[in-house]
Amino acid sequence: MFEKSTWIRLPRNVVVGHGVLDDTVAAVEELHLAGDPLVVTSPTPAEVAGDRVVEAFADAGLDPQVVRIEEATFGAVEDVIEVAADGDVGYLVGVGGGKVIDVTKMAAEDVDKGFVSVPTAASHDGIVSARASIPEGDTRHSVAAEPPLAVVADTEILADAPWELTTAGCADIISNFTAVRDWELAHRLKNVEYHEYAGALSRMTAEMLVENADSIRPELEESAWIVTKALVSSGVAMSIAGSSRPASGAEHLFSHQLDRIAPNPTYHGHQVGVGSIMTEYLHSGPKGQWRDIRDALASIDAPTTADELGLDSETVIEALTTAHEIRDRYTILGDGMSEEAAREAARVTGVI
Ligand SMILES: NC(=O)C1=CN([C@@H]2O[C@H](COP(=O)(O)OP(=O)(O)OC[C@H]3O[C@@H](n4cnc5c(N)ncnc54)[C@H](OP(=O)(O)O)[C@@H]3O)[C@@H](O)[C@H]2O)C=CC1
Ligand SMILES: O=C(CO)COP(=O)(O)O
Ligand SMILES: [Zn+2]
Repeated sequence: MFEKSTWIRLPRNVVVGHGVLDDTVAAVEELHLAGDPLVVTSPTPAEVAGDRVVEAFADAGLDPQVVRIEEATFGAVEDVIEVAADGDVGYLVGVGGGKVIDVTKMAAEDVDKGFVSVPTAASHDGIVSARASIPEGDTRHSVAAEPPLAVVADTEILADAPWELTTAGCADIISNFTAVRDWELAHRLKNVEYHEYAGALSRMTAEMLVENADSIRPELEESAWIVTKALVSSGVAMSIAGSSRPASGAEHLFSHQLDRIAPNPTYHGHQVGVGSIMTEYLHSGPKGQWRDIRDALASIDAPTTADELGLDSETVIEALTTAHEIRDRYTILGDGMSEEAAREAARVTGVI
């Protein structure tokens, strides 16, 4: 008997464009949720968007509660849960960067209430996904969380955010090329379940971003539009797959390892981008497409070397040789690279 089943949890309303922050209340009302909103935000996002969202809910006759967080920690998640558990709170609205979005979706999952994502930075595809990533000590927990019922992405605000946040979002998308390669490899070698549609969508998203790279420029609102659409599409691919596989392979393991061992880890997207150059080299060899990945990253101002990430060579080698230990996810790193091979990959690709 055929007993397979699958759940694909997608946002119902995705509102992207100039000034759409003012449509937040309408986008939420259309979901027919009961109760009052709990708006979670952090200092800068509150100034650029959070306070306006709170005001708009109050003007609509609701009684919004507000929690401001400083960091993405389990303590911050607990603080949000405490308020979110209140019977009057019907749903949670995260207004901020990845930090706020992750904390809000984790709290929403815990109290079993709806989550609305209002990103103020197009910095990675977590703004649409059902996963959260919370650092703890020298490790990082990537956990299942509540996917957004609605996403409201105001390109006017996103284009005004620091340019590095946008280039980090672009690099996170470009890394889909190697993530899908790793997924296909794991399917062939380890019989890991592969979803053709999610894989194709993820790859196409990266292709479209690269094709539009000329229009991705600082202070150009169209850039925020292109990147946000790609982040939504990548998030949808993850929802279809029911895992982050379409958007997270060995290049992500490398970045997660840097978050643990680097003295000053930098933006997630920038780290995975550099990782992607090297893992593409491992997949396709010295004459392969790693130059295309490097050039695509360079064309949107994203880092392509250890130096530009603020890393020394030895940290890169340590991250490459130990990244396979991060989680049980088969990738081109297999059961680990030798130090010599890691040095060669990083050297040939110009990362070190
Ligand atoms: N769920 C997932 O799949 C993933 C989650 N992550 C997580 O996401 C977080 C990183 O996300 P990221 O967005 O880079 O970081 P943050 O949310 O920390 O935002 C980066 C900085 O930008 C500020 N900021 C946000 N929006 C604006 C704006 N519009 N204008 C000016 N400044 C702004 C923030 O201010 P302030 O300090 O006031 O908030 C913060 O100082 C980490 O916690 C990481 O673990 C990373 C990758 C994937
Ligand atoms: O960053 C992600 C996808 O771009 C999520 O990946 P992880 O599952 O590795 O945290
Ligand atoms: Zn990522």
